[in-house]
Amino acid sequence: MSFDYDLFVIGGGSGGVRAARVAASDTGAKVGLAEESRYGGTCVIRGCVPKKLMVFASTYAPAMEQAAVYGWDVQMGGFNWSGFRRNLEGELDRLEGIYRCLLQNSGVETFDVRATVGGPHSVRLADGRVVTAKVILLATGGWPSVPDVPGAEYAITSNEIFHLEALPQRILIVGGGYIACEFAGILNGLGVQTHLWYRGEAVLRGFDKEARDVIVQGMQERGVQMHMQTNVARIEKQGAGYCVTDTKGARHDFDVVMYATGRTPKSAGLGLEALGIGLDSVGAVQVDGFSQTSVPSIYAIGDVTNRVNLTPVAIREGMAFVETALKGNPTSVDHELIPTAVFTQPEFGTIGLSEEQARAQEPIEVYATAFRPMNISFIDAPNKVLMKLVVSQKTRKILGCHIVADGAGEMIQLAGIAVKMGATKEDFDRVCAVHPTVSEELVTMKTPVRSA
Ligand SMILES: Cc1cc2nc3c(=O)[nH]c(=O)nc-3n(C[C@H](O)[C@H](O)[C@H](O)COP(=O)(O)OP(=O)(O)OC[C@H]3O[C@@H](n4cnc5c(N)ncnc54)[C@H](O)[C@@H]3O)c2cc1C
Ligand SMILES: NC(=O)c1ccc[n+]([C@@H]2O[C@H](COP(=O)([O-])OP(=O)(O)OC[C@H]3O[C@@H](n4cnc5c(N)ncnc54)[C@H](O)[C@@H]3O)[C@@H](O)[C@H]2O)c1
Repeated sequence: MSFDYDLFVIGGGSGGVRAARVAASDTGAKVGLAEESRYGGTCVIRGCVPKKLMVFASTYAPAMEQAAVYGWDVQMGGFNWSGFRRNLEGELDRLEGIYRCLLQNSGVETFDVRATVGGPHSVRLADGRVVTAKVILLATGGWPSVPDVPGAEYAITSNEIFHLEALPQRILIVGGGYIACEFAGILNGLGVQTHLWYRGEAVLRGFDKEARDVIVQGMQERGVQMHMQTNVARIEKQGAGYCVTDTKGARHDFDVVMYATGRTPKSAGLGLEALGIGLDSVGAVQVDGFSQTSVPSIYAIGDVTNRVNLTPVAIREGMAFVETALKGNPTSVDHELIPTAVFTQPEFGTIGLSEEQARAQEPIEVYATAFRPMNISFIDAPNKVLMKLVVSQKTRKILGCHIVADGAGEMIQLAGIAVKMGATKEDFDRVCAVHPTVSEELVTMKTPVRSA
């Protein structure tokens, strides 16, 4: 049987673009790709990249205050949101252009339309065309989910935050995960009065508790107003802003309400149910260890499978898919010991088990130190640092490494190599310190602070 394409990819984000261009350039496969919005997907257009640029923008005010203590004559002006937004949009246009070029140069044929699955080998394009492919890859990502509370339609999500006409004076951010905590730091740093409401007891659930405590303290000291065990009961329009009633009945005024309450896999309406492809209760496409669905010619990668929703993971799943489905070399993705950073202020880098998870698994030793780093030692600035290693008593392996510090994302990328290689505490100890640095603590902590 002959097909129009060897591979057709639905979704031009992190996973889809990588899979399409590696398949076309490495295997010579004829590849088509449909993207309904902008190339680069969530990460480039409305996620990692614009978010990180906003993190950078938001850290200049404290840096300038500190510069004055270091002897600089600093004139602090205001923040020009529209100027920043213009530059941000220019950068995203540039990056989208690069993504388009990468696809074009690898010989991938692109279609700027929505696509759905018509059958095991057929794809329907929104302009009415139907194409056939030997293999179909679903890489449609995820979408913000907003709880069904009265007035939720007035709230924005991370999709809209980059496009605000003006910065609000007061913002409410609802949620306690990556996005809520990152944007609380960003908006607070840009001078917005920032309130974070979280329904549970402490934000960043699932991460190491000691690290979460240091992060929360740092966020509060910087000015974020954190309200725990608080949720939204109702949002009402009030003049140019909103009146939000909380679950305890109190009413509060905000200019903008932003929901950061998780993301849902974008699988609805793709035509998967008709083919018997399994979706879980939140709509995640069910796949095996090789990203193959129950229909052998259809695979799925990235956030639409809701495994580990991070860009580098979607990319790795895309490359493993090409090995498996186009090179005849079945390759699964290792989802264990993935380092990650939460770009909160203070920043968090982490890999492996939290102390709480490790304790439940086996006897451990904990090495931890919290201190004020040298760069602010003579400045009245909030920036406590935490360096923490969770060690197996039996194997001496590092089970978890947790860093709260400026540059923690960069540090955990490097420490993560050692942890992934199975380094022991004694391997860390054998490495000579780099002095004076914050990260030297990782190789100089001699005595456990506790055992369990
Ligand atoms: C605010 C925010 C910040 C983030 N920050 C980070 C970070 O710092 N680090 C990190 O690792 N991860 C981060 N992430 C997560 C990361 O962006 C995602 O894990 C990653 O983009 C997933 O890639 P993907 O290929 O699965 O999907 P996506 O990148 O979402 O791409 C899916 C693409 O498919 C298109 N599409 C959907 N349906 C169709 C259809 N039917 N037809 C045609 N096209 C379709 C969409 O338009 C989209 O372009 C962040 C996410 C958000 C929201
Ligand atoms: N730095 C990074 O790598 C980075 C940054 C942003 C996003 N991401 C990825 O994107 C994913 C989505 O981020 P997110 O922050 O939206 O999701 P999340 O799952 O990390 O957090 C969702 C939060 O919303 C809360 N919540 C859920 N339903 C609620 C409801 N009905 N009412 C009130 N609160 C509710 C949850 O308790 C949780 O605190 C992350 O899990 C992560 O994989 C990664």
